[in-house]
Amino acid sequence: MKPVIVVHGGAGRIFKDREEGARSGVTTAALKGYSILKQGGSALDAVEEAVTSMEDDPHFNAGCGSVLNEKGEVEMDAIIMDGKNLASGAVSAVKCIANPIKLARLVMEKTEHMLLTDHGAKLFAKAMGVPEIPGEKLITERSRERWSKNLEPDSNPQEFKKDPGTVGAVAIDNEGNVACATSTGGLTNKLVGRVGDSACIGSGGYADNHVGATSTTGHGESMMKVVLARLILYHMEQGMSPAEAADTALNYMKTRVGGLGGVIVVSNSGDWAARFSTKQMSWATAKDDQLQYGIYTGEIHTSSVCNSGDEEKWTVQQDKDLSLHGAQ
Ligand SMILES: COC(=O)C[C@H](N)C(=O)O
Repeated sequence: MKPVIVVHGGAGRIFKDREEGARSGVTTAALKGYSILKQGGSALDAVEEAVTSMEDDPHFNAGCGSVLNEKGEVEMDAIIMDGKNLASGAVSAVKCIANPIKLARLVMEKTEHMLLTDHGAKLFAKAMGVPEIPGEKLITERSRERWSKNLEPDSNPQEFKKDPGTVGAVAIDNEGNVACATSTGGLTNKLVGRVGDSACIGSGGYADNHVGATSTTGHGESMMKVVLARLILYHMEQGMSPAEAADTALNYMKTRVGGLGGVIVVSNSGDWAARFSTKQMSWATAKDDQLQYGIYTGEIHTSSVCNSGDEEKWTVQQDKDLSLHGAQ
């Protein structure tokens, strides 16, 4: 099986000042994951690496750069899932750690449980030797400014036009295993203790080798109502392509509960899709030694990528830019 990775950096409105950062953040993350896959690494390692890269990037609402809750604090949700055996791990409302996706993976691999929250997640992180960092380290000037301006929570599904920037990744490795990972700071000015879709199996992500994998982004409460990630895989089980399944599920969420969002999908045969009902979603994919990425509907840039020889790192081959715009 040829390896494929697809990543997203959040659906919604991407403000001009974040466009460039979002583009380079998703392409960097996709290439980091792709390097792992090309070296024979697992889909699980690839999605964890891609999401970690975006958690560390202050342009996204995950890890450093997370939005703030009503009290001005960062509380993060994350999930990871292995399509081989349907194992998954998640954390919700976690504070003061750099990479919630790594803690989610530890929940999956080191406990009998699937989701740890708040205080319990903190105790578990400590037991696992995950370093606690000052909450301030996760807060950017931008998130502080948005919090102070925006006293109403971003909670109206119809008004889901803000600039949220949740991150996610899906991949298939050369053994045909699929995986997904999603991580977020949630919604600006959310209530303390609010848990969104990104920690919930079937809503924020799902992976099953029998079908494929998906990671979602958008208005969390709407996505939980329709169990968006699993709904997409259900449509694929019924014979739809990843793009048809994604569009059908997003359209259902819009008409049934008025919610907007975006999704990335990879099927167990390596077909992929990045679709959204919001105005924008930053996404990138690497497959067949080509990198594709975009932000607006119908925008696709294509570049070839090559192995730079430096620790098997995959980078864009500047002299072979195959850039194009076209319908997705
Ligand atoms: C783009 O924004 C998001 O994806 C937010 C996330 N789904 C949540 O509701 O927590």
